[in-house]
Amino acid sequence: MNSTWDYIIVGSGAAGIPLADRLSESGKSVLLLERGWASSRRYGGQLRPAWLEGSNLTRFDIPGLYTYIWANHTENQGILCPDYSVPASCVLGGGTAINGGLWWKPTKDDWDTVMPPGFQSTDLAPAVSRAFARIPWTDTPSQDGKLYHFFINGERGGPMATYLLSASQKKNFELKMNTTVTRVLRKPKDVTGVEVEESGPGGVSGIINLNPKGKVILSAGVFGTSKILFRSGIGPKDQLEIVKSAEGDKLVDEKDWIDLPVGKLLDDGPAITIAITKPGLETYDWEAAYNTPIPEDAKSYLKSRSGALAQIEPSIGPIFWDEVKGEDGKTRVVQWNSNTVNSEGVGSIIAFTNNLNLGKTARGRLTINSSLKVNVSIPPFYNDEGDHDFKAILSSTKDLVSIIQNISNATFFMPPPDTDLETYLRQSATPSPSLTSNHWVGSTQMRSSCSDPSAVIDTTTTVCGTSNLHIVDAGIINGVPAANPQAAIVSIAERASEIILGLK
Ligand SMILES: Cc1cc2nc3c(=O)[nH]c(=O)nc-3n(C[C@H](O)[C@H](O)[C@H](O)COP(=O)(O)OP(=O)(O)OC[C@H]3O[C@@H](n4cnc5c(N)ncnc54)[C@H](O)[C@@H]3O)c2cc1C
Repeated sequence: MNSTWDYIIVGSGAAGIPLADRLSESGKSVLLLERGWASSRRYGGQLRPAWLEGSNLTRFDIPGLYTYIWANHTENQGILCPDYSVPASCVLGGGTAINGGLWWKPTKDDWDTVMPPGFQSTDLAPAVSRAFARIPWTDTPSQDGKLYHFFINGERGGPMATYLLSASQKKNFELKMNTTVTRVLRKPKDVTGVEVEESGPGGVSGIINLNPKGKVILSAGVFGTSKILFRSGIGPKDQLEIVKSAEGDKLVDEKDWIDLPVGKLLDDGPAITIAITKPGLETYDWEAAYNTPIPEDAKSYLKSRSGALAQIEPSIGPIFWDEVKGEDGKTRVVQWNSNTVNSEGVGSIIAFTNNLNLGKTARGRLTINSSLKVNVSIPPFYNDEGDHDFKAILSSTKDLVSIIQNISNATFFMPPPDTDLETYLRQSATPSPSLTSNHWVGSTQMRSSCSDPSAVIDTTTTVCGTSNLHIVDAGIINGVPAANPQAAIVSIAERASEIILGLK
């Protein structure tokens, strides 16, 4: 690529797309780089089952095909990032191309308990309003008016269907897919551009430069941004030494390393499931729906975006929250999601899965290995002093069990009848990355000042020790919000765009 840019944004996910659109409104030139290929048909996406041939849809566009991402099929491997040890999407749209679409307005406490001044609820309020004006919410997406959720008009919405459409109409904006940023180029505190590698057809390799006073903004997600930072000589010394052993002189000279606690306060909400069986339960076969949907469902979807496939997950049931006050004085928010699913050898079950969210105290760590794979080396689950996180889950689960016991003909399947609840939960709470709810945050924490040893960025979103390198993605949210985080991430991108545009 020959051009130079005012803003280079790395990663087209929940944060990168809204940010690109907002920054391009300034008239300055904006390049959005994405390592993956097109997901939605709107941007040239191709991946879809045979029954969608002849339509203007890919698998990503149809809410009801979402759950297929959990199935162990080869095409999912081309969607999920191969160099992370936990699931994340590496196609256009990032997590927003494949996620469950749950879209909740962040609570006041989401900001006020974890974020510094400048990113508190009053500071964020206009940004949240703008996010919800661009991506409104509905509980009737199906065009037949029946109650399903979450996308308006029965097709996957979110940043790709809104912010990216308007960005794409601007002459000063360019999107380059199949282009992986390996590192930022810096001397040593001023970033001059990025080094890129072609990762698919139409991608580019080489160096892309910034204009004078330009900025690089990393929006590559918790794992992607951390990896780029490590490869740019920014992070804990032990991680940079691993990269040095893998990449030798490609890494900046040790005297220019910037020692920051990248990945050291990783957070996510752990998930544990209890489940019941009940005569007469029926499960929607979402896996079969991918290749061989129920003919009436496929017909009504293709004809009028109606019916089960208009809903993000045909089997999803009530979602509810519980607040538990701990002996340490902290309130922990437990989110419960229910689903009717098919359990092999048992048949249909109703699964109730908890996510321990806002207020939890356990934290973990992400690290890189010599193959440059990013791992969750310390899962941020149930490792807190005083065991308060576990006690909150135990208390909330006991309450739910006492309610479920009133359901006639219901039999507990998890925990099994011969295991008491506390023993079951204790066994399930053994820290492991597999407890993830895929709501990773907190790898690149924001603090009021870079003099704080936990700071990776300050409240201008600038990486400490640099003049023009920024981070705007889930990693800068200091702790898991009360609910699924994508609306908080879009809102934080809205807020960051105001701040970045105000910088010289
Ligand atoms: C299966 C699943 C279901 C989920 N369901 C929900 C839900 O229902 N509701 C909700 O609120 N949240 C949900 N989430 C979480 C949500 O999607 C994420 O929190 C959110 O997408 C994170 O936003 P982000 O901008 O930080 O990163 P991402 O959305 O992950 O975007 C990062 C982007 O950067 C790109 N990238 C990475 N490295 C590079 C590089 N080196 N060069 C160029 N590009 C790069 C990636 O390909 C990706 O497109 C779900 C997540 C998963 C995995």
